[in-house]
Amino acid sequence: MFLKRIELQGFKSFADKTIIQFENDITGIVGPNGCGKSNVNDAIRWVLGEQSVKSLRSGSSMADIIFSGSEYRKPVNMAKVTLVFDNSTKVFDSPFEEIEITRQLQRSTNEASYFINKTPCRLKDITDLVMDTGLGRDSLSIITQGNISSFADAKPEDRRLLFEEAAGVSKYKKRKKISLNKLNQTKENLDRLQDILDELERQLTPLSRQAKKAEKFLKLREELSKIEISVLAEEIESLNSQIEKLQKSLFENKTIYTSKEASLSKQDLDIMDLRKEMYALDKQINELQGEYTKAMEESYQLEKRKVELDEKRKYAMSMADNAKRKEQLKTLVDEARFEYFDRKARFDKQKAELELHTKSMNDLKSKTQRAEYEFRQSNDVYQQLLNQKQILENLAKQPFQHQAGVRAIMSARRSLSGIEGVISELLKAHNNMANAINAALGGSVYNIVTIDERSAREAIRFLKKNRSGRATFLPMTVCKPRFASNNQQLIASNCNGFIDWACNLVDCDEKYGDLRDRLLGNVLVIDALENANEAAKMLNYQIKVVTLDGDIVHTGGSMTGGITKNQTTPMTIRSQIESIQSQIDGQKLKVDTLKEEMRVLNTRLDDETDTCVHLQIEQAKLENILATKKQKYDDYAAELNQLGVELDESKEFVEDEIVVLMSKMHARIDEITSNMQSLRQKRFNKGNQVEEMENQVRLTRREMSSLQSEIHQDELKLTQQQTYLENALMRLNTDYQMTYENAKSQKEDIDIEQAKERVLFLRQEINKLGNVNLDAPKEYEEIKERFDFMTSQKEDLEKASEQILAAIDEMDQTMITQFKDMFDKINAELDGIFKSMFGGGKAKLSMVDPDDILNTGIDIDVQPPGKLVKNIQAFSGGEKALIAISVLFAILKARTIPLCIFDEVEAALDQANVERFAKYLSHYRGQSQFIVVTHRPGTMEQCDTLYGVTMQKDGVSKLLRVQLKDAIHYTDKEAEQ
Ligand SMILES: Nc1ncnc2c1ncn2[C@@H]1O[C@H](COP(=O)(O)OP(=O)(O)OP(=O)(O)O)[C@@H](O)[C@H]1O
Repeated sequence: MFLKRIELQGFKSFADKTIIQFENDITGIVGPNGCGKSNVNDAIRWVLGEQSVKSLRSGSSMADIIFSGSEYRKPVNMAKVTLVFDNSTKVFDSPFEEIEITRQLQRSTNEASYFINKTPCRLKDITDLVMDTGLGRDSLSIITQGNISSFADAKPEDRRLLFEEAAGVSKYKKRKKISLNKLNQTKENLDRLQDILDELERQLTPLSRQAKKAEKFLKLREELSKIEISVLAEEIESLNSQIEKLQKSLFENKTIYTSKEASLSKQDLDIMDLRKEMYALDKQINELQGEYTKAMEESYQLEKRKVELDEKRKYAMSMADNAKRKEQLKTLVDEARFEYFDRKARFDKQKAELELHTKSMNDLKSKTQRAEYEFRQSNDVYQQLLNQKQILENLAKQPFQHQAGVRAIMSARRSLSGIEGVISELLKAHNNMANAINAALGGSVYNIVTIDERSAREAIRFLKKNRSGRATFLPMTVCKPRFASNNQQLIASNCNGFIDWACNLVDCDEKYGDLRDRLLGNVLVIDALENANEAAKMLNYQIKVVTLDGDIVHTGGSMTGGITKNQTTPMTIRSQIESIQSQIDGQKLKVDTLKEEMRVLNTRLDDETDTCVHLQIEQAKLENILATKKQKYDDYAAELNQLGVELDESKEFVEDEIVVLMSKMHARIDEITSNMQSLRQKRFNKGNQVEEMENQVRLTRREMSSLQSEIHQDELKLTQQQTYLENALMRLNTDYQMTYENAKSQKEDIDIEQAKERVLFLRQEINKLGNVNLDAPKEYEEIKERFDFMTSQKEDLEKASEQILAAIDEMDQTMITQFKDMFDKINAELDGIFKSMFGGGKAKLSMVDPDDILNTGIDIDVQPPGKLVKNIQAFSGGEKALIAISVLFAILKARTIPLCIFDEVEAALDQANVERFAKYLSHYRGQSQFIVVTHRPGTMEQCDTLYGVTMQKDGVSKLLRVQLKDAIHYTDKEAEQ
């Protein structure tokens, strides 16, 4: 027998191990309803691979096929069914003579196990083994009452499945399905590959450009590094020597400055000493003045006494005789002459003195006038500067006159949080840099800095709410520094008129450093517009360049400048105020100096004028006295002449006491005057000396100031050079990982100027390249490799797809041929079998669409004897079952099926038809093995062996071999029930 044995344990109602042996062609399984007959059929289907719980008439999960227990029996944990086949006829494609297939399921783990000949295997191995043997879950070998009753009513397309099974095309169908799946998968893979290829191609084009750029960059950089090491070494050497020179010059200048400072304080001390001396002289002059007044008083008294004496003498002479008169007259003439010449000598002397002082006074007058003129001029300038400052200060009091929004925020800053201030106030431009910085900042000059975005939002809400205009806010949290690249910095520092990067030309609180560098880190300051254009060009117009005047060369090359360039912003105003203040300070010094000069000159002029006036008065007095003395002398001489006495002018002395006293007094006055004069001269000289020294002090101060600015310049230069040096050393370190000593030892003997030019050129070229992706060549290679690999894979897939298509074609052809052959064979058998079953009539199968054999549905045209009805739907249930059974028998004729299990297929037939059916079964003896589940005695009669299935109250099916009469008894009993 093909199926030799079934072993069941724990499967559905077969709780205990049950073995069913098959020894004959037709084995009947009988028993009352619900005893578990169909469970045998289910068990066979289960082992052959059934996966549908519904088809197995079980619960919701596969575990429901395990014996679930009854009132009297506990459930079991495992179901196991084994089918043992005889494979001597090689129904199965296996070298074994006997095939044992086992399926087992554990309740606890819901784990299924499969075995072929006790060897664990996969479910697929079992389905593959039984495929196209006629067995299998959807096969012809297991036919139920349901199959039979639904056959006639089935759609032609669903009916087709039975014929396919008979034709043995399932394996091709399955293979075709697999091939189609493969084809779909291949197509999907191809689509995916194509997507990837498209994506890779999209990446390849720019990457190839980037790779070329990177290669160019690397070439340039290699050349650059070769030259630049030498250039840097040279530069560092030169910077070191310049720094040394600057340090030396600074040291010398500072020494000179210190010595000048010392000499200045000495000069100040000397001036102080001279002033003290002048004061002492003034004191002495005053004392002499007192003495002079006293002497003059005494002289006046003497003159008075002399006049009285002379009157007395005149009277005595008029009373005396001629001889006496002559004698006395002679004495008087001598005295008068003495006095006259004495006064004349004094007068002449005084006159000369007066002339000298008048000249000096005139000199001083013109000096004073000149000083006054200079003072007025300087004072005018000073006042103008003060006025200008006043105007600027008024402007500074209204810094945001035209920026309503900024004004509103700054007025309300106390009630708002996180407002730091306006850029123009937070950044302070260095001296003379305000215009450049103002231009560099552009519109940002009025930006309001906030600590974060939230504060900016709050401020904007405030502006909206109060309708107070607009303002731009710069939250500090979003400000990231922005600097020019190393290349750009190097190129810029070599440009004519390079001042610095704008960020280095402002002061600010360190916390605004990022803000400053964000706004000014990549703006270049160049002295004038022409150089700015040149610099912008060298930097490939990638950098904004501004000039000291505030002209701008924007990135891209557009230019801004003209009469509105001196935009008055708080920054420029503040810088102008500072610049004016320094001018004011300088001018004030000048004005004060000129004022002091003027004061000194005026004092001296006053002194000199006093002296002149005094001398003039003295002259006038003396002139009168001289005239009187001359008159007196002439009168006495004439009188003496009348007396006939010759005038003797040789006598140079007189004996009169008063005259002598007077002469002495005059000599004393002269001496005092001369002393005074000499003291005045001394004082005058000291004054000149002070003036000279003050000039000298001014000169020294000027020298010191220029020295100071020279020192300042040198210090700036030194800082600059030191920065350059640091930069050069850093570049050596970061770009070439070298110390100066290394670089020096590697320095090549090249023309440094040419090398510098080359470095600059290379830097410019590198700069022109912009952002370079150094990984691009590698990335390009990788992606190219992937692209090529994918392309070859695509070609392979395309080939595979073609091969699958060819295989599908071949399978289709085979299926068409096999299906058609089988269809024809079945059709050929059907009519005869139909006639046997119905006792006449005719039946024929037809294809719904003969042009599409692969998919066509199958129709049945039948005509039972004596009936005209052709529509199969119109037949009775029994007729429909008999038609189906006829087709089934036709199939069994056309194709040998080693095992057929009929589960109550004849249930709907009447007694006569059951007998016809049962008898017809015998036609297949020796050809197929039948297991027939039945209630019908007619069928039982044809069975070689009968098994009875019983179920006691413990709900467990039991199996025993029964005799026909017992079996019929069963059915009788059942019929009675
Ligand atoms: N997992 C299970 N555990 C215990 N008993 C089960 C289980 N599954 C099904 N049964 C029992 O199997 C019986 C049904 O068996 P089956 O359908 O084979 O009967 P039958 O003999 O073919 O009946 P009929 O003649 O009416 O077609 C029922 O009594 C059912 O309770």
